[in-house]
This record gives sequence, C-alpha cells and structure tokens, in this order.
Amino acid sequence: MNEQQTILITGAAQRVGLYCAQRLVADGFRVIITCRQSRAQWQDEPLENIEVLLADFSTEDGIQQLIDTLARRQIRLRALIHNASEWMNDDNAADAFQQMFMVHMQAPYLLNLACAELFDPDVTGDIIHISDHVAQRGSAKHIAYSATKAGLEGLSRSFAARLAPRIKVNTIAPALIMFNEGDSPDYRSKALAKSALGIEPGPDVVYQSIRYLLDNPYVTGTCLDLNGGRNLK
Ligand SMILES: NC(=O)C1=CN([C@@H]2O[C@H](COP(=O)(O)OP(=O)(O)OC[C@H]3O[C@@H](n4cnc5c(N)ncnc54)[C@H](OP(=O)(O)O)[C@@H]3O)[C@@H](O)[C@H]2O)C=CC1
Ligand SMILES: Nc1nc2c(c(=O)[nH]1)N=C([C@H](O)[C@@H](O)CO)CN2
Repeated sequence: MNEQQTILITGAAQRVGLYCAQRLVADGFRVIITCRQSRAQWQDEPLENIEVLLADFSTEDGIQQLIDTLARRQIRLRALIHNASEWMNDDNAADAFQQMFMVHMQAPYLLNLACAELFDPDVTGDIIHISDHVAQRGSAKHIAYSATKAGLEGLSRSFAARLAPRIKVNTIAPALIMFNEGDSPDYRSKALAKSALGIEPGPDVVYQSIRYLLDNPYVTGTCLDLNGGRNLK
C-alpha cells in the first residue's frame, strides 16, 4: 500500500466495528469511525490512530452532515463499511421501524449515492454492508430489523450494478457474532444451539470477511454468509 488509504466504518465505537477498525489500523489503513456520542473513557484512553466523526443517522440532516464533512475535507475513501445498526424488537413498532429504516437503509443509501466524490478515483474501492442472516429468513421476534436488513441487502445489489467497475459493493450477513453483556446463560445456550457449529466466534470472523472482500478484485454484488451453519438447522 503506497500512501495511507482511508477506510470509513460507521457505528464503530464499540464491539464488532471497533474491533475491525483497530485491526485495519494495524494493517496500515487510515481509519475513520462514526458514532453518535464520544465515549467518556476516551478522555483517559483515546482511540489510537482512529479518527472519530460524530454522526447520527436518525435524521436526513444527520446523514447529510456526515456527507458534507467528508466532502468539505476532501476525504478520499478506499472503503466504506456500513456497520451502524440498531437491533430492536417490534414492541415500539412504528418508531422501531423508522429508526432501523434510517440507520440500515437511508444512511447507506444516501452515503452510497454521494460516494462518487467520496472515493479515491485512482484505486478500486469497496463498499461493504453488514447485514444479518435473518434478512433472508425473517425473524418472528425482530420483524422490522429483519426487513430493514433485507432492504440493506437489496441496496447492496443495486449499488454493485451502479458503481462497477470503480467500486465493488458487497454484503456480509452474520448470524451470532458476539453476545451482549446482558444476555442470560439461557439465552446464550439457546442462541448457540441455533447453528451447526454452535460457537460465539467473536468479531475476528467479520474482520476476516472484510479483508477477503477488500483483497479480492473479482467479488461484487455478493452476500457472504457468515453464520456457522445456522441455515443447516
Ligand atoms: N453482534 C452480533 O452477534 C451480530 C451483529 N450483526 C451486525 O453486525 C454489526 C455490528 O454488530 P454490533 O457490534 O453487535 O453492533 P452494536 O449494536 O454493538 O453497535 C452498532 C453501532 O451502531 C451505531 N448506531 C446505531 N444507531 C445509530 C444511528 N441512528 N446513527 C448512527 N449510529 C448508530 C451505534 O453507535 P453509537 O456509538 O452512536 O451508539 C452502535 O455503536 C451490526 O450491523 C449488526 O446488525 C449481525 C448479526 C449478529
Ligand atoms: N446492531 C446489532 N445487531 C445485532 C446484534 C447486536 O448486538 N447489535 N446482535 C445480534 C444477535 O447476536 C443475534 O444474532 C443472536 O442473538 C443480531 N444483530
């Protein structure tokens, strides 16, 4: 890699996104992440070699502000990874659907439409959408989540057609990657039993999938199933 190439990861101040950001920094990329609020711990332990941009995708203005910032600073991206996501059930139905539509679909859509001027014209770029295994199978307990992730996968296919050959566009569709702190032992055992491999793999498997897509010049318009054989049970 000649001069440092820039990768933007949305919603990457924690968990999977932050892990992948840190690995990509270690690989030599310049990494920018977005989040809605800075973390208090960053006062004492700032994120090393990761630039943080505040961005809230719950409104169109919030999305546009990020686009305007990137354009104003003439940031030229090697890759854009749409990781930001809300995992909400359907209890607050209309609000949940609206919020997840904004973060899973509206933000990637508007950012991707703007990417003609956001990507480095001298290198083949990558856009990677992080979806979910349930986008294709549905989820009785997360209807709006599943539907908006399915919409994200549709966006990915359309942008793959629109942006080729300059930018490759793909999806990674994980099943369980990492539990949340509050997940009970009973929940965890039931979740692990849903896949053939029965493990909580951790975020490295998402990083490996991102590296595969970044490094492979002949993959676009696809969806990588990263699900431990969840489709087999
Ligand atoms: N964890 C898992 O097992 C699985 C994860 N996935 C997918 O992988 C990705 C990463 O998962 P994980 O790390 O667990 O995700 P988290 O839920 O821990 O983090 C997602 C991030 O998205 C950001 N975000 C949420 N809403 C908005 C918004 N309106 N505007 C801007 N940012 C927002 C949050 O940023 P903020 O810091 O501002 O709060 C949050 O840090 C997600 O797309 C998820 O759907 C798929 C299957 C399984
Ligand atoms: N934005 C998020 N999406 C998802 C999460 C999460 O923590 N944040 N977690 C899951 C679960 O791991 C599920 O796959 C199994 O319990 C799904 N999506």
